[in-house]
Amino acid sequence: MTKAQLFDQIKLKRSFLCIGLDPVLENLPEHLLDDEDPIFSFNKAIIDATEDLCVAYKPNTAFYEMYGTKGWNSLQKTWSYFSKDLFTIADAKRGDIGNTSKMYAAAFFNEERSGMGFDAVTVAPYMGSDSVVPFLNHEHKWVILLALTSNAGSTDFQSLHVGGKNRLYEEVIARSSKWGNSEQIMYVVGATKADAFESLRALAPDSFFLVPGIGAQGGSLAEVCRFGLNKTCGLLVNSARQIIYAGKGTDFAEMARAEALKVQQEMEVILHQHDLI
Ligand SMILES: O=C(O)c1cc(=O)[nH]c(=O)n1[C@@H]1O[C@H](COP(=O)(O)O)[C@@H](O)[C@H]1O
Repeated sequence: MTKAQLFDQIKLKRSFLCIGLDPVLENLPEHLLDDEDPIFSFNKAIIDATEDLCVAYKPNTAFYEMYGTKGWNSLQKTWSYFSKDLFTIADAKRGDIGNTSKMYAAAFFNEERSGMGFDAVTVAPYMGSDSVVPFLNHEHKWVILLALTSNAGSTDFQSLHVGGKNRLYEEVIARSSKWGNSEQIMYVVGATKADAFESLRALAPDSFFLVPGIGAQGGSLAEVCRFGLNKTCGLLVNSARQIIYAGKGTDFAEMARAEALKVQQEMEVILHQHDLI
């Protein structure tokens, strides 16, 4: 999906919500556990109930890999179930020497090889340009580089000053913008780091930011949007647990919808206020 197509979807759905599909068997509604593939049944119900309210889904591969081949199969079925107008993100946080990154890129982008053709994959940038470039060699596919993550430990390395006046997360943006453009690279910026959005937006005025950390992690949508929005919206704001585990009974999908609707409605107001719709 191109940036223009993504912005069109945002305007159409009046939403820049990304729903995290991070299912754990222990947290699923009991009545699904006897299904042949409970994780896929759960994802399918969540997608059916919410796909008109969000523009993206982000399965985190850890939640599938932990179940071995069965989990990988659930992930593949989930990807196949996404309709083509959705922006799909494999949250795999990959990155290795170039030769190996090429294989990771094929695993998530090359439908013929792996059965999955996600639009984007999350990548850790710390092995440098040759670990990221292989992901950029796929037309209309995206790399989402970790810049400033939502967790407390992000201060251990990401906030350190490196060389001149830049912090490491600013340097990630400054350098990677030479490897590809804002049609290929997005950045992860945690919603819990609202103070950083002003300087990050100045560094990457045209880029999309993937923003996890509202909902269960406590970040504020309004705070993120204060400086985070740009002329093509520029934000995909992710929420997983708050939405997918809104209910545990047979009405779990309706409860998830109600929770997603609250976020979508808040987003619609914000998009209006910023003259984006
Ligand atoms: O790359 C990510 O998506 C990510 C980066 C980050 O800085 N913080 C973060 O929470 N995430 C992911 O975003 C999701 C957040 O889930 P909830 O906290 O349940 O909304 C999880 O899949 C995390 O792994």
